[in-house]
Amino acid sequence: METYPITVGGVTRHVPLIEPLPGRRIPLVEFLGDPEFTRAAAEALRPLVPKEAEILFTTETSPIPLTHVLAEALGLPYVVARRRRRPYMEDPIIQEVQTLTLGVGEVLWLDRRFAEKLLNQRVVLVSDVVASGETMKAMEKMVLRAGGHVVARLAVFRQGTPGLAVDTVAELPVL
Ligand SMILES: Nc1ncnc2[nH]cnc12
Repeated sequence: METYPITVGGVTRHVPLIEPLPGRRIPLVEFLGDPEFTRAAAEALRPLVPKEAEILFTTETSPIPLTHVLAEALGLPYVVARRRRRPYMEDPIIQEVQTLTLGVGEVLWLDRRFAEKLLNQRVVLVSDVVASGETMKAMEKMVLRAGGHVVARLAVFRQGTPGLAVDTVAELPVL
């Protein structure tokens, strides 16, 4: 398997190069199962979190440990939008994502009891990779629908030119 070196906060990983769409190869970022890499990324993002932030908002799956470590360091709560409907969800916020970066159309789901935590809160969006920015846009719509205010959009890696302003700490190539 071909790999590519990615570095954040002085920690390097040689990750698989995947080809989600023909002719477009990208390094696959993965925080799951890698506390050292996750901590380095969270520490790099931490200075970008505005002082007034009250809660973090992320999506399944790889950004979850990242957001958890960041939230713990900041002493803030966080909520996670799911990528599948769960049978126990009541009155969820359901948001379509236009992204095709990973070759799949997607829908984000947020159970109402978690959406309520965003009401009237200053919310920071957290992601692992921002490429088209469509996932971030969908996350922002969910926060607005939940009655929250987005005060920052953060991702560890930027890949290409996202369609909205996102603060990042490292670059990923499209090969
Ligand atoms: N390169 C990447 N690695 C992991 N998740 C992604 N989502 C979008 N681009 C990605």
